[in-house]
Amino acid sequence: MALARTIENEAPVIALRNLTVAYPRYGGEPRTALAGIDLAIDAGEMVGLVGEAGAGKTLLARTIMDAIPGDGRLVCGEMDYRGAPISRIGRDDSPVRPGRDIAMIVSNPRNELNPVLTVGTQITNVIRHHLRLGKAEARERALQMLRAVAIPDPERRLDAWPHELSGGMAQRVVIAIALACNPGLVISDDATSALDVTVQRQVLDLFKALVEDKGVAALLITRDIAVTAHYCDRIVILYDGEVVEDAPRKAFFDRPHHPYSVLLMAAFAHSVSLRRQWTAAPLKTAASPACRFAERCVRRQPRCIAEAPALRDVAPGRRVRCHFPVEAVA
Ligand SMILES: Nc1ncnc2c1ncn2[C@@H]1O[C@H](COP(=O)(O)OP(=O)(O)OP(=O)(O)O)[C@@H](O)[C@H]1O
Repeated sequence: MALARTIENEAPVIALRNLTVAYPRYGGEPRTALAGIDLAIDAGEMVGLVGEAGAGKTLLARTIMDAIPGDGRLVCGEMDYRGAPISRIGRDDSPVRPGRDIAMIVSNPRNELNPVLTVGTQITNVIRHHLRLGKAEARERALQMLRAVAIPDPERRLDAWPHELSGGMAQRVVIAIALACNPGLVISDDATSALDVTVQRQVLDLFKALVEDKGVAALLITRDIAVTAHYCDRIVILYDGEVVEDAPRKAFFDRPHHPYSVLLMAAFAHSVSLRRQWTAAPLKTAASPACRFAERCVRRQPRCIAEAPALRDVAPGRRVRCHFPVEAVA
């Protein structure tokens, strides 16, 4: 459990505190797209970040990488890498480099690979740039990485071109590049969603094994809660830019506490009746409710309209942002 382990011994690989990002709005107040995100991930821990489209998953990943898209602005927040505060990663004075210490894998591997460079050149370029190795050493390391991601005939693949690879193979190469410099944190942003189910499973199995083997902290971003049920140690649910629940996997799937988590589980279980039971009638009020989920919440009460709930501890290693968390789902 991330928080408990952190207190007992070493610092988490990454710790975010109160990370808040806003976008300007024409003629109005800026829109807070990420609101006070607190999140810590330990070495060897895989955290699943789940939320619907527009919840802020990619924005969170890009904020960690110091690459906020568009005219978004980091309003406040702090970030520690292995216990040391870092203002922004990737700046000249920062000891933390994107691509070396924090790597990201995205869903379209072919877009990540340069079509006019061989696989070997692309991996060795990254290794030589970040680890300052010589040509022969870098090539040897590239070969090791292709072996690690279980690419058949790795010597030959070093000289292959990206267009010669299948989607699954290309994703393995991208994972090899991401892990080549021993990063502390790897973020997978919906990285396997474009692959067919069997290949997706193989790539996720491999990713999980590498995370455990190398003791890397991993953030697995997905809209598919089923994926996190198989692969993640902890589940974090994001709704409209806020963490609404953060729980160890088993505790979460045994009993989700936030009403939105229950809705996600209903979708996961393909349960029409559960879904209907947890879908709210429209809220008849002109004012925006203080709780961001209140409009869709079947459990809302006047307090939810008046007072924003804080993310609070409800059990060791378990937090929920709700005035009236769910005790048990019928
Ligand atoms: N370039 C941008 N310009 C303006 N607003 C943006 C921009 N990028 C993100 N946002 C804001 O951040 C919110 C979250 O977007 P984000 O892409 O992180 O969602 P997501 O959870 O990753 O969704 P998806 O699963 O569809 O990728 C958006 O609803 C939008 O308000």
